[in-house]
Amino acid sequence: MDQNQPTSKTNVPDFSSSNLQYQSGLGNHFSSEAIPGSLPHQQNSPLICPYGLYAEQISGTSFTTPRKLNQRSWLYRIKPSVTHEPFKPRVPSNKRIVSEFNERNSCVNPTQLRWRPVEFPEVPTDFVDGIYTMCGAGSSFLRHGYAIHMYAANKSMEYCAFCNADGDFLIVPQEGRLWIDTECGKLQLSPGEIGVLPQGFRFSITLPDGPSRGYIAEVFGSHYQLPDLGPIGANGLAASRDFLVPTAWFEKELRPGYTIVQKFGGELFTAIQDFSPFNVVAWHGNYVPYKYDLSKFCPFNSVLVDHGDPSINTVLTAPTDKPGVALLDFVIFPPRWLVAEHTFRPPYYHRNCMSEFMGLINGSYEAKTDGFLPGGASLHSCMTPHGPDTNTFEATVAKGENPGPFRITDTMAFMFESSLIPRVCPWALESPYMDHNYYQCWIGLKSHFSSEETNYKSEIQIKEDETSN
Ligand SMILES: O=C(O)Cc1cc(O)ccc1O
Ligand SMILES: [Fe+2]
Repeated sequence: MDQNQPTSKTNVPDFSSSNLQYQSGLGNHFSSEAIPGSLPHQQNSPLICPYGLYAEQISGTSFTTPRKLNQRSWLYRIKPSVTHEPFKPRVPSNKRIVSEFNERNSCVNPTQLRWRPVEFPEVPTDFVDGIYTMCGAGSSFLRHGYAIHMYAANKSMEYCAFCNADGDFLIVPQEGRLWIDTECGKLQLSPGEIGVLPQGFRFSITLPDGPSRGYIAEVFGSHYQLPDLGPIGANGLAASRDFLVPTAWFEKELRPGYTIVQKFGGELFTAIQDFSPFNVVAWHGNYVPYKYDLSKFCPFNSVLVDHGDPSINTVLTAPTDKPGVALLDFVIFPPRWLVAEHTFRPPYYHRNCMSEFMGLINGSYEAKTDGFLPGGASLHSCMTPHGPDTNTFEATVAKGENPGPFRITDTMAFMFESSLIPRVCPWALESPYMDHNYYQCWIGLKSHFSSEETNYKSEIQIKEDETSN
């Protein structure tokens, strides 16, 4: 079980996977040491570090970023990261990863798109090879944009760590746990939790359950943070203390032939070294990997009339420089009570200047009775109309004006929402999992218009009116 630890606690390394300790908080300055006394306390870069460790800084923002946004950590390691052979293009590469979206590698498509869940690979495939980009915008080189990936894998990474030089990964596992070794320590992610692996951190993923599948929102040139709460006040939605950060853990053994796979401009490079990159004995700072259990989210909702905008369910946001305009919002649709009176309670029909990529972790989604399945995905781009399917509309209206409080249970859908318009990768458009009949889910929406009677009445209401007259 996760145990929240005070941020300054010293931890004796615990190598068993089932008894991990975490520190709690988001945006804190953390510190952790796997051997008591291994963290320098008076300064960051002593001439000789305790235990003969090397000091190394990892910067997630420019040195001169304003203090409240500045992110960096100091790692005290057995050998510095630089101790490796030159990077070489990885063979085989993963040609389905994109980090710069243009007319040569991706398409524009305003159609409502939906994909069925993919099957797990038949050949051994680790997390790195299992990633495939669905869509995205902008460029990792220009430090502005995002990529939405999905992954399907069945094999643990062995003697191999991944390092994403392009952006931050927000990973949403849908099936199968991910045990992630990071330079700050171990993180265990289960479906229902999310993990953030910031740009530049090395990590290696073990799949304790075998086949694993999920979603990734990668942001270039921005970092995830908690949304402002505005009039909600000081509490609600995702709480800082529910974010969990690893505690220091290290491997000191020689590991000849250890491979670092570096994603740089969407291309993969490898470098060989003779030790594990997880050789950090102590560290401190505010640039860290972390995880969050979505069941801890404290949702707010409409308590009288109308359906609130989904921004009310924002877990994390990666901002642009424009106030209130997200590079990428991570929004969830968790179990909650619906109580609004004489209100169409499912999501309204709409067109949005923001683009919406959706996934489903478990259960079903309130706007779709079928076709949107756990592990599947949909994309409604800028100004593409969408909303509840015909069955949802008819079933909702049939319930009448005030169906009473209703609890949506056993579900977790989510949305990656961006102000940048995505281009879609060719393999996503040509995928055998593409639902070419998606549009059909709305085709059955009938006109209920009558110039005499302005209010639509369900069959049930019509019968009730007839009996009362
Ligand atoms: O399109 C969707 O299903 C996502 C969504 C949900 C909601 O409750 C309101 C608006 C919205 O875009
Ligand atoms: Fe929407």
